[in-house]
Amino acid sequence: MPDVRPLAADEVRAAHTLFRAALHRGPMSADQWAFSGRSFEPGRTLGAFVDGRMVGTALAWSSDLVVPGGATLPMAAVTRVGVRTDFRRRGVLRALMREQVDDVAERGEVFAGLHATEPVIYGRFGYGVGTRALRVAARGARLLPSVPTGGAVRVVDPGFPGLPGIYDRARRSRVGSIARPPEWWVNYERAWGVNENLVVAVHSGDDGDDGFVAWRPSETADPTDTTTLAVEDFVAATPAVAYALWEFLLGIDLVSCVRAFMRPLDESLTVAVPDPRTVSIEDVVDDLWLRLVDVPAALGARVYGDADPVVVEVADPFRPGNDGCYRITPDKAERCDDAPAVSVGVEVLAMLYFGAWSWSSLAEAGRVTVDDPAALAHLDRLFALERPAFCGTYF
Ligand SMILES: CC(=O)SCCNC(=O)CCNC(=O)[C@H](O)C(C)(C)COP(=O)(O)OP(=O)(O)OC[C@H]1O[C@@H](n2cnc3c(N)ncnc32)[C@H](O)[C@@H]1OP(=O)(O)O
Repeated sequence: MPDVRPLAADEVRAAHTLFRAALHRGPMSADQWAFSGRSFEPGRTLGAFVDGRMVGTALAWSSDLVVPGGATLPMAAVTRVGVRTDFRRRGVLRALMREQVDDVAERGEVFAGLHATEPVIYGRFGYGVGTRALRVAARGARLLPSVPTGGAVRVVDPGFPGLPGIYDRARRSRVGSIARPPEWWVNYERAWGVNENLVVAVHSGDDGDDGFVAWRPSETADPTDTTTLAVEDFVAATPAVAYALWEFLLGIDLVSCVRAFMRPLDESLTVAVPDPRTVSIEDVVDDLWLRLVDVPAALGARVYGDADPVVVEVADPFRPGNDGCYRITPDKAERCDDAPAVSVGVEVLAMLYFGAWSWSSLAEAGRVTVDDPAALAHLDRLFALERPAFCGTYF
């Protein structure tokens, strides 16, 4: 078993190089590191050591998560997980996950969340797909004149200091969104500081700045070739702001395709254009992988729809303190000793928590064990959301 411990400040560069190598990337240059060295929250980068040598790493940032009903609960944003190629499949990741989830719980964080490189890895540690997103590509699209837009759009430096404030104001209305810690914003500072080709445009309306997009144009050898814009960050306080930003993107010259890799499920760009074939929904992708670290607190913090109460049994082999039965009613959710109507693993509960799937559909797929089939319709109503949850922050 490797030894796992938090890294000191002078060890995080080696950890970052290890992580990048796990993704087949070379080390950062000194210029890049001058920025990225500030993207580590003190005490939250773990290293796994075998015979004194670092062989794996994982970090977390202190964040929070908006749950149904609008409460905001602490969440650990987990990222930069990597194990040396020559130490794989020997339990290094498992040891890192063990240490990390225990630390998250000790800090009183109710959730952990991540974006997964490979979907098969994290279910065993209690993570499930909590929110989903659309991957959208627009080619030659223009908005219909009837689409509500308005306001003004201006291009700013990626280091524009107003971006975090715009994000914080915009995200409050969206269940599933997370706080972006200062360490996350270092990505923008680095893009600006080392002249990466990241372009940022800010929208302002009657109440000031209320949205922005950030994209990277594909480089073309011939300057007369058209370009693809890869939109990697898209923040809008309202649907009208989002459409105004789309209008701006679709009007940029010498562009053959605008591709946004994470948009909310309820954004309907396809019906906002005269020719729906100019907009492709290329994929429905997993967005936030969610881990209910403290199941009683997570279930107790969200609101529920109107339906009969149901008793749900939860199994959490990686964190058995969460095991047990929970009675879920329109008013509250709490532990109980009653017989369950359904049973789920905690990773499946994560898929249901934000209504990314319905209980009925996961039961049909064999992911929910059902003792009382009548309970499924009640659970579908209890967990349903008016608007799909969406994280929209890649980390
Ligand atoms: C949140 C993020 O940062 S996502 C980025 C994740 N990092 C990467 O993808 C970088 C490249 N990959 C790696 O560095 C490593 O392969 C890791 C981190 C994915 C896995 O590390 P390992 O130390 O090999 O994992 P470990 O040996 O602890 O395996 C734990 C379990 O996961 C399984 N597992 C691990 N990786 C994979 C995989 N890629 N595919 C399928 N199963 C896997 C193991 O078989 C094992 O299964 P078990 O529970 O049945 O025993």
